Amino acid sequence: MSPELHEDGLTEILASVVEEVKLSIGRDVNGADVLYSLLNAPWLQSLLKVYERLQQYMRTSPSPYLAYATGLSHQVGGAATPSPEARELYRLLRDPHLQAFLSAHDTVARKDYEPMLPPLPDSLPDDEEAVRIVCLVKNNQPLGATIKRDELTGEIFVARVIHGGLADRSGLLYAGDKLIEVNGQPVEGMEPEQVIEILAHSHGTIMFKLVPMSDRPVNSQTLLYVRAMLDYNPRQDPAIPCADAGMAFRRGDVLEIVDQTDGLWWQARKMPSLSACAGLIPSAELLRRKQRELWWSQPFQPHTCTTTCELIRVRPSRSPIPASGFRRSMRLSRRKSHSNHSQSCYSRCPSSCYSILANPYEEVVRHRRHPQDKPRLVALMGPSGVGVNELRRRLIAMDPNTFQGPVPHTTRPRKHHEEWGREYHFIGRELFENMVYNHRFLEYGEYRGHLYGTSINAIKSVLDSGKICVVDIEPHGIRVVRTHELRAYIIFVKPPSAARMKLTRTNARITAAGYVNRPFREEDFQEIEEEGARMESQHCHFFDHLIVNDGLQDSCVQLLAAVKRAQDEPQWVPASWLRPTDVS
Ligand SMILES: Nc1ncnc2c1ncn2[C@@H]1O[C@H](COP(=O)(O)OP(=O)(O)OP(=O)(O)O)[C@@H](O)[C@H]1O
Repeated sequence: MSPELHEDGLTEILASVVEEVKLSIGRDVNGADVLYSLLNAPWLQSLLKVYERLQQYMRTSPSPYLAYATGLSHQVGGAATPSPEARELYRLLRDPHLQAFLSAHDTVARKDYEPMLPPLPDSLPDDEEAVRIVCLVKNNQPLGATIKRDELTGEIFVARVIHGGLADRSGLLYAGDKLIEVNGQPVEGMEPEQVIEILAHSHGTIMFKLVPMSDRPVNSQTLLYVRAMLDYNPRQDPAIPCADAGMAFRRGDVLEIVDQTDGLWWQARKMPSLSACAGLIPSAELLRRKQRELWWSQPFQPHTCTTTCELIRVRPSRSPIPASGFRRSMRLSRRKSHSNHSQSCYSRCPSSCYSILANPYEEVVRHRRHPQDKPRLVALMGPSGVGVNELRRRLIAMDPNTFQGPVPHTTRPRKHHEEWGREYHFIGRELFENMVYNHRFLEYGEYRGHLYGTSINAIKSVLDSGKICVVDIEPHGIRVVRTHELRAYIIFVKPPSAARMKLTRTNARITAAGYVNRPFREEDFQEIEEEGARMESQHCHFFDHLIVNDGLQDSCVQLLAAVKRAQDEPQWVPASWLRPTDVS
């Protein structure tokens, strides 16, 4: 940027850029929120104002009129018989503002900018610790630092400085600094709570006398983004060093980890974040430790500060429901199909809680699919009866050149009008079972003595053809589709309230494999609502998008928009998907 170009109005240009970036946040443009908070930072605004003033100054290149203007004011006062005008002038010149102004003029004229320091006393011992006085002006914000006590010496230290908080932005307080006094009160020997009490009751300026730590660590942290796999509430965590500095988060939240210096307590911000100040969260290692403690303290007791999922009740199946079967659409009934993963490893609470605590944060990156990349798989999930299949069917019917479902495999004999690979891939039972054994099915089931299944290869071949493959999945299918290979965009189809369903599902029917074909009953709506809430509470951290299937038309519009966004706009995806060595 050349100085001549923006010497005037740089702040105005910045203001219009900030406005533009703000609009980009609304459009969910990658990095817009980070840029917005940077451009909006008061320090940057102030720096630009200083820059503008300097530019103006350089243009006019003023030179001081006098080297010592203050002396002139003294001369006026020294006149022997001052006239009334001289007296008035003297009174004006003695005004503190004018005195300060003249003094500033003289400082500039003499280019005497260095502060005057008192000489060091001769009798200073060699091992004297350098003491620093730090004054911070406290506004409504917390100080943004925690303290700790050395139990052996009773000395009080700054334990950590919260990223982006008041202390951090001052650049004057560091983790490891030893506090000697706070507002004139010696703190050595005090309990940390007593020091916090002094700080809490301080208003305006807080003065710290401290011994700076000798070796300040160089902050070379790289930012890390993670998706939380559990809920966390610092208010319910007795282990947190300072609950006020803690940050609550929910499963599925994307967190920016700004500081991992402490192996147990990280500092993080929630994305998209406009707030500059970070909060404390337990590190992955700390959560794993909690998991080990839980493991040893069987029976399983959910920890109150971190919650993963509720215990699952085995739902009594709707009657009459076939042992396995197919809808008229010839897809596997979601009520009775199997998955290629053992159900117990994913949906029985203790084991899945443990596995979540073993990997409490999933590393994610913001990624936009390259137009030449294969499309992302779209996986719809929702409680049975909510309308997942209806939405999927309508989406494909809307644009069959863009959307397609995978062709299922079956062991039943081909009918005369059927073509291999069009209605089904017709294969022998042995091969089918071999594919089951090798986990090649997203789901499979048996109907009237024949096996049917949706294979991963069938999904891949739709994606390879450049079409967007649309499937519906059960919770146990999440693991199968959330891979480097399929990169599924998971949409949760949430039921509206039972009362709304009763109004909107007057013509809807429950159908399954010819066994069931009847209108919905009151208890069905209740069951769908409950099942939806249960699914959401257990798996929400894997949902990329959520649609409440109230009005069918509106849901279709939302679905189309979400699918388009999934393909064209940047999304948070697991970092492992983009690592070339990681093949899942
Ligand atoms: N928003 C809606 N408004 C009215 N009717 C709907 C709506 N969504 C779906 N339906 C109807 O509800 C019935 C059940 O839908 P669908 O078969 O898609 O359920 P599903 O979620 O796939 O359940 P399952 O897997 O058990 O078959 C169908 O008759 C469908 O037309």
